[in-house]
Amino acid sequence: MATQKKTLDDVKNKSLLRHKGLINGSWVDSSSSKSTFDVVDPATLDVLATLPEMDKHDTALAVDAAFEAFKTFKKTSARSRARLLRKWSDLCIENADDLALIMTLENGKPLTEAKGEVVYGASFLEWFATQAEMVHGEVVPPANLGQRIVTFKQPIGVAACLAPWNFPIAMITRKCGAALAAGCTTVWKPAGETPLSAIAQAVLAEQAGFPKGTINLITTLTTVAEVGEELCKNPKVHKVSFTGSTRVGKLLMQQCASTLKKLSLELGGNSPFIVFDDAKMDTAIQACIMGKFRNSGQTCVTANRIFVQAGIYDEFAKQLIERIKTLKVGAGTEEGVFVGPLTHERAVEKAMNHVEDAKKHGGQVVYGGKPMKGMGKGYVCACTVVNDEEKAGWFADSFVQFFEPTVITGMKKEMLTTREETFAPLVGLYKFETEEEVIELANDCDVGLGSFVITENMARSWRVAEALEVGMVGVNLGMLSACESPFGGVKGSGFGREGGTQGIDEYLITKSMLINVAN
Ligand SMILES: NC(=O)c1ccc[n+]([C@@H]2O[C@H](COP(=O)([O-])OP(=O)(O)OC[C@H]3O[C@@H](n4cnc5c(N)ncnc54)[C@H](O)[C@@H]3O)[C@@H](O)[C@H]2O)c1
Ligand SMILES: O=CCCC(=O)O
Repeated sequence: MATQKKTLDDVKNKSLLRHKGLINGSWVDSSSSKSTFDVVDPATLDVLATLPEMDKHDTALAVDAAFEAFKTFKKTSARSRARLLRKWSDLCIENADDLALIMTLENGKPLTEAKGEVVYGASFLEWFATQAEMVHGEVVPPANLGQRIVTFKQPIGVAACLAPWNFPIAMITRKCGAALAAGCTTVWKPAGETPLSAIAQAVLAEQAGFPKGTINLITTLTTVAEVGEELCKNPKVHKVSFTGSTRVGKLLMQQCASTLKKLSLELGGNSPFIVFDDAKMDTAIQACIMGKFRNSGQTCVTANRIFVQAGIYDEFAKQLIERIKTLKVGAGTEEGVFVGPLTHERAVEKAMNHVEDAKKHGGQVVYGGKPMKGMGKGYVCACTVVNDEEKAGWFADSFVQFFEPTVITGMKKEMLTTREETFAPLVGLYKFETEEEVIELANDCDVGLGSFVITENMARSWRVAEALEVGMVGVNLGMLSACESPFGGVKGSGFGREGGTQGIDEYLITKSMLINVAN
């Protein structure tokens, strides 16, 4: 399969391509280390850029800058911050093609999808521009008539925003848009795999007029543990917001304990996708394709356990496979591609482990099941994670970061995929008989982020939505993304909500004032 090669040279607005960190309004290398790291295109393994590996000293400087900037930024009017956010949003839309290309090159997702994320990311800026002016306190009726009680809200302080590699723009704007709307100043820590999209966002935010020090950005890949620890332990930071794995979320929470920071954690999911016998088949298939294959299965709300009621199980499997056969797999820059590469080579190994484990427990791989044969011919195989002979067999003649869209039937409770998200384009089909049974199966899980219910029975959709132990339920659709809808989870998926009217509250404190009116 030929790859239509695009590079960062195709980005028209070259000002978006700063290969440095941002501290106090200056684009800088590390002040204490000469180390660098490469940002790599997962479709070709080409090096896209080399960035400074910043460390805890740089992080402390970024925090100092944000801390100083907070002293004046917190006094700005909500309307002036709203204007800055709107300007930033407009610049994102003006630069949408360039931003999408940068994202596709570093993350792998298809260009059309990347453009969709640019628009989705910009929507958070517009949304929080509106929300900035809606922040208000209340007048509380006092029990003691000699007093009057009012509350008002204030920005919490410096916010550290740690964003993942799967949504390199939207997770930045969802966090930082809310923080800046509230009047907080920010230190951004994008994932080391996809820092270029965040850097481009910081450039546009500067152009929109955000004052120096309000936005600082640390570039890090292998120093991420010390950078994360500094952000969590530095007493000048008052809020940490993280999207990523549950493993890292738990670590950050421990590190934040010493300074008792306010925390938002949007962590791993294991979304149940439940198709009832009464579902419209077209709706179910379309929702499953979006819920599973968006970003090659690498979204925190990816449909991970596909429960199908017995009456339509076989027909659903048949039609789903027919549809999956039409999905083009390839480099995200190639015309018509729907499924891009996985962002990490370690993601392929995880997917392969899930396939092997399902087979061992009696699952039938009815479509796909391996890294793509013949993909990326001419490119060096990146298969360094594979070090035993059996596994090496999986990757023979393959380009490891592309995984075949895969369907496995006969999924069972004891399989690995039941307990942890695969984060790859793998559909595992579980058969169920009754509503009660599927609710129990869906809730038998230590995380609870997204979920999907496909049914034409409105009463059932309410019953099931109320019974599921999750933060979000999609009914007859396969996506949960809307800036005006609160996003977040329960159980091991973390806490706090992003977007919605709740999103800005995560960056505010409520202060109460009690006034003596008796004399
Ligand atoms: N909720 C999400 O959107 C999301 C995003 C990425 C990964 N995941 C889940 O995690 C699994 C593994 O992905 P991974 O290999 O990237 O996960 P990981 O646990 O290695 O890293 C996750 C994120 O945390 C950051 N990180 C790592 N160590 C850190 C530290 N000590 N301090 C601060 N930040 C740190 C990384 O930069 C990355 O962005 C995936 O398969 C998926 O299940 C979820
Ligand atoms: O993966 C996390 C975010 C996904 C989304 O906002 O749709």
